[in-house]
Amino acid sequence: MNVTQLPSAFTDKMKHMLQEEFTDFMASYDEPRLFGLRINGIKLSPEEFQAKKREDFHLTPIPWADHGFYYQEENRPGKHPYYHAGLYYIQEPSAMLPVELLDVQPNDRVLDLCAAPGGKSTQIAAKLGGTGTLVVNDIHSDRVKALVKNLELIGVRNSIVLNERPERMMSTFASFFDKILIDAPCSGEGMFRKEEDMARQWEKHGVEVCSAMQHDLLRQAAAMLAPGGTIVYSTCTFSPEENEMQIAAFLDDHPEFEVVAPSAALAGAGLSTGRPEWVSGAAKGSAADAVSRTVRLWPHRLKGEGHFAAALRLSAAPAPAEAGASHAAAAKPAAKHRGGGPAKAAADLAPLHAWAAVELRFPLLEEGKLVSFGEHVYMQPHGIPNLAGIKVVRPGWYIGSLHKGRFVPAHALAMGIRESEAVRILPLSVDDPRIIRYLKGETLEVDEAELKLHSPVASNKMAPAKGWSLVTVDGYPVGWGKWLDGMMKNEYPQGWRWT
Ligand SMILES: C[S@@+](CC[C@H](N)C(=O)[O-])C[C@H]1O[C@@H](n2cnc3c(N)ncnc32)[C@H](O)[C@@H]1O
Repeated sequence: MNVTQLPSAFTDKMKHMLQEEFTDFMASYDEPRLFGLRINGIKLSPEEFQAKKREDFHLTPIPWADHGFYYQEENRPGKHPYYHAGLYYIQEPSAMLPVELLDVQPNDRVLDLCAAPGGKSTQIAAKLGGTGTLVVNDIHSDRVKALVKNLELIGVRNSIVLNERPERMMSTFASFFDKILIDAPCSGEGMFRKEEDMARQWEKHGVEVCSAMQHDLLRQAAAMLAPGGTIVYSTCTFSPEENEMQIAAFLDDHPEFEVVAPSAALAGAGLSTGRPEWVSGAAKGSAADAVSRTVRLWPHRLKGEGHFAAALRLSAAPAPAEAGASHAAAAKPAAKHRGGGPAKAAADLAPLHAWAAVELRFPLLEEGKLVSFGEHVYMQPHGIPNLAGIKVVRPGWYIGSLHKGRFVPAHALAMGIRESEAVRILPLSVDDPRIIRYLKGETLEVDEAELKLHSPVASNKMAPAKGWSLVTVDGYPVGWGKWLDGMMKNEYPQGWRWT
C-alpha cells in the first residue's frame, strides 16, 4: 500500500505514539504482503502434510502458531484439491496468535463470540480435537454463512452456530464457558497494509464507535465465563482506546480478573508487550503491570500484520450467587429452534438409523444428541443448554435430511468423517485429473474395481458397489458421489465447486 493513501489523522496519531520508532513503522508499508495458512490438525499433522505434496507448497513456520506456516503467493493454496479437502485454512499470520493465548484444553467448553468468517473458530476446533464443545456466534447473518461453510470444510463435528446479540445469550450461557474468544469488531488499523479498503473505511468504523462495542462485549463475555476460565480479547488495530485502555477499564470494573502473560515459548516469538503509558492518565502500579502483560504484534518488528491480544483469567473461587449457575443451565430440557418446528418424534428418524447401519463403519448416532428441525437432522454435542429464544443457525453437526422416508447425507457429514469410516470409497489421487472434474461438479466414469468396499458397523457383510460413495483425495474426503453401473453421479454442492 502507498503510504500517501493512509488517512493523515491516523499517521499523525501513530507518529505521536511511536516517536523514534515511527520511521520503521512507516517503512513496513513498503514491505510485501505476507501469506499464511494453518494445517488443519483435525485431519492431519504438519509432518503428515509436508510428507504429502511438498513440492506444491513452500512452507516456513510461523513462530507463534503451532500449525501455522508462511506460504509463497504463487503456491495459490486456495486453488488446490487439498483446500477442498479441508487440509488447511488460509489465515493471516498475526491472526493466529489469539487462539494460541486461549490455551484450549481437551473437553473445554469454548465460545467464539465474534466468529465470522471463522478463521479462529477453525483453529479452536482443531485444538479441541473433537472433544468438548465449541459454540460460535456472529451478529451479522450474512457473515454467518461463511462461518458455517468454513466449519464444515475443516470437518468440525462438535460445534453449534448462533446468530445472536451477545446480550441475548447471557442468561442461557451464564458462567458456562471455560474459554471465550472476543475477536472484537475494531477500526482495523492493523489491516491497512493488507486490505486497502480498510483505510478507506476507517473514518466510518471509527475508534469511538468500536470502543463502545468492545466495552459491552467484554462485560457480556465475562457473564458467560465459568470460574477459573479465560477470555482472550483481540483486535487488529493499533489504537490504545481499543486495546490497552479497554483492558485497563475492564480490570477496574472486574478486579476478579487478571491478565496472564504469554507462555515463555510464545514470548520468544518476537511479540511485544502492551504499553501502559498509552492508557489515558497512564496506568500505574498493578494496573500498569497488568497492561504490560498484554501483547502487541507490530508489522515492523515481526512478519505479520498489526494485532493486539490480552488473556484475562477469572479467579477460580465462585462468588456465592454464581456457584452452580453453569450446570443448572446445562441441565435444562432439550432445545427448541427459534423459527423451526418442534423436534421430530424418534420414529421419524428411522430412515437415518437404517442408513447409518449400512453406510457407515462407526457408531455415528452415539456421538451426541440427534436434533431435527423440519427435515434437517443434526448431531448436537452433549451438554448444550436449552437454546429456547436464541437464533440458532446450526444446532450441531449437520448430518443430513429426510425426504419421503429416505435419508440424504449432508456434505458436512462427508467432510466430518474419515475415509476409514465409510463403507464405499472412491479413492482418487491428487494427480488424477478426475479430482478436479469431481470438484467442478462433473459425473465421473468409475470402474467398479476402483471402489474400496468395506462392511458396515453393524455387520460383517461387504457393502455392495452401488450407492453413496465417499470421494477422497489422497485419503481425505471431499464429498459424496453415488455409484451405479460404472458412473459416479456427482453430489458435490453447487456453492462449493471449483471455478
Ligand atoms: C474481527 S471480525 C471476526 C473475525 C473472525 N474471528 C475470524 O477469525 O475469522 C469481527 C466480527 O464481529 C462481528 N460482530 C460485530 N459486532 C458484534 C456483536 N455485538 N456481537 C457479535 N459479533 C459481532 C462482525 O460481524 C465480525 O464478523
